[in-house]
Amino acid sequence: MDTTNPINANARAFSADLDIRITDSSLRDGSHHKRHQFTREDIVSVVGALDGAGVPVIEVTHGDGLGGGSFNYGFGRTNEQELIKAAAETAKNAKIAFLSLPGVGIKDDILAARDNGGQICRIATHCTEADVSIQHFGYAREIGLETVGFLMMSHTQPPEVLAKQARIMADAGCQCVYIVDSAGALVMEQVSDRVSALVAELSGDAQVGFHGHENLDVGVGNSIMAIRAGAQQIDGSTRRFGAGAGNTPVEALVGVCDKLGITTGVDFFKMADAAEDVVAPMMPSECLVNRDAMMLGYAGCYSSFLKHAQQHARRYEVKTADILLRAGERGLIGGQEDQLIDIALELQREGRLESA
Ligand SMILES: C[C@H](O)CC(=O)C(=O)O
Ligand SMILES: [Mn+2]
Repeated sequence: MDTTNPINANARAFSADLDIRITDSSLRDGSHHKRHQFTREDIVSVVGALDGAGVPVIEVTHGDGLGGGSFNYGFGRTNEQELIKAAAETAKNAKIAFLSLPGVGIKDDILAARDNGGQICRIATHCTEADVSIQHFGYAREIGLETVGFLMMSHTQPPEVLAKQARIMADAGCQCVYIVDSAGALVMEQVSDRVSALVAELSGDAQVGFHGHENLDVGVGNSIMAIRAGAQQIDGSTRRFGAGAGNTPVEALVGVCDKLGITTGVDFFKMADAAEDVVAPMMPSECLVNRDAMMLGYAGCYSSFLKHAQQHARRYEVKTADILLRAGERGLIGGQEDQLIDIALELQREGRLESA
């Protein structure tokens, strides 16, 4: 990256030779799209391809993090610790990351993930609840893990509020705090303003990252805005394999970074092959910017609500888009999946039916 260019002025090098570090979340965020049905074989083939393309970090967990398999979120097909172990055994160079939500994943899950080869512990909280992550960061660092913090649903708060929350995470031992656009609701300067606020607040105490969703089709553009504002870690998913319309497509992001002179260490051509030949065939369907997914972004609704809303819409014969819009209006956040059923019943009572 040309740091003499004013547009990159805030950027700091991630390491001696790379400008940013990419984390591929296909095997964690993609779990939502696959209704948590990953097999060991899926993990081995995807990790093999991504590791071969030079992706430095690959995240593997139930979509809702360690311990996410439940009636509320949906049960996983394969024990997630087995998936983490398979990933760690397959990767030659990539580090394996795992996600944990305080109150869902517990200490023992984090320890087991480390013992199974996980090296990066990502702790996710709603963006006003960073205080619930303090013990988790302390514990993760104590047992030798690298740490990342997720401020989920970051579109709901202004930059200064997010910066204070990021400070709580950094002081607790978090080494990189992410602006997480869980709803794919942020566009352009809304991303860079938030990233800049965190960069200013953390000023070297921790890095800043960005996790985008494609619901409004601007994942790559938003990620570049984040990088130009100083983000050093960027998430994406191969072939967008993630919740809602999916995540920032890693293969396209790498291509755009190549053209902008932003070094990622990832091979664009190998990523294009991995996306086409390995990841696409194992996806239940392509992640599309369709009506339902756009509602998520437009209404600011949590992307992982999509599959739940589709299921309830079928059952109660109402429209998925109506459920998502109302969930966005109500400001529902992760963990409140059960309220989508209430909304579906409410729409049914109001006669707002699919057929109407
Ligand atoms: C648990 C969520 O799926 C985390 C995430 O990827 C997001 O909020 O976005
Ligand atoms: Mn996500």
